[in-house]
Amino acid sequence: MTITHPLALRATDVSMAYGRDRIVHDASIALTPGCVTALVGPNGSGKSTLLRGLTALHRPSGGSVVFADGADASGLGERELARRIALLAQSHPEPSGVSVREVVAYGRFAHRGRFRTGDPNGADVIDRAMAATGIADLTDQPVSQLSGGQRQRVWLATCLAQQTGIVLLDEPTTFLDVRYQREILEIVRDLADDGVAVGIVLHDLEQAAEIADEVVLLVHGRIVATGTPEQVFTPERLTAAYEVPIDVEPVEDGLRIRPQRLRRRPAVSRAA
Ligand SMILES: Nc1ncnc2c1ncn2[C@@H]1O[C@H](COP(=O)(O)OP(=O)(O)OP(=O)(O)O)[C@@H](O)[C@H]1O
Repeated sequence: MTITHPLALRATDVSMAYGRDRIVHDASIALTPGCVTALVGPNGSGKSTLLRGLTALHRPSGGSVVFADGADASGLGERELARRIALLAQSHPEPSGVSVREVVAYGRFAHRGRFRTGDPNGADVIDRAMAATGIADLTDQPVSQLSGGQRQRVWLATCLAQQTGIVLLDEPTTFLDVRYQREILEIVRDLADDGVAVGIVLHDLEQAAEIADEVVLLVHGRIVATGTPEQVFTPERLTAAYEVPIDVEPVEDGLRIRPQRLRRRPAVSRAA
């Protein structure tokens, strides 16, 4: 396939392992400025592992991850990587005695000098990241006293404050109520519309169909399909991937994707 857009990052034949267990096999994926690429697939299929491989946080055991300027991720130090790529991971440290604003300020570490100098725009960027994620009124609260959804938004703000051209998000809507799920998806879309290359792991296939330009379907650590949501999300492919019959129906703003009812169970609450 010829890709005509400029690339932000290209992973080629990436393999990932934990010890001797190979989890991701020869995965090739391209992230493009202005595009949302959604990684989907069943539990345990290797989505988070592949995402971490793209950040070089977990070094691939094979293949390469190369940025648009030709730099190989494996050759870059932590600060240089943090200037290029931000990752919202599935789990986070739980710092105690640290305020929301202090956590969001972590996102600026690669922009600051050794003695926390040289980042004249930092305060403004932090303010904007907090406003975009709806946490401005939590600024002095200790992070340890927040709800799961509030915390998720704090870590997302930290990623935004990093101001990178590539943003990777691992299930960013987890813990969020419907309003904040919607807001996060809109932030993700806005990021891409501003030219950021976004990679996102999503379990909700309808959400993926709605916001992604490209979808990558992983099954048992292998990419089995890449393309637009309409190309990838066919009933046959999803049924095979998730091992449950899945219906797909085009609707006005995307796709309606529903697993069929498996079987009728006897009512458990009714007295015999
Ligand atoms: N730190 C680890 N050490 C060893 N094995 C791991 C580790 N993390 C994940 N695995 C294994 O790697 C496989 C893929 O896990 P991964 O979290 O990448 O999948 P996933 O598709 O993101 O799953 P989910 O949808 O459940 O979040 C699983 O079999 C998991 O048990």
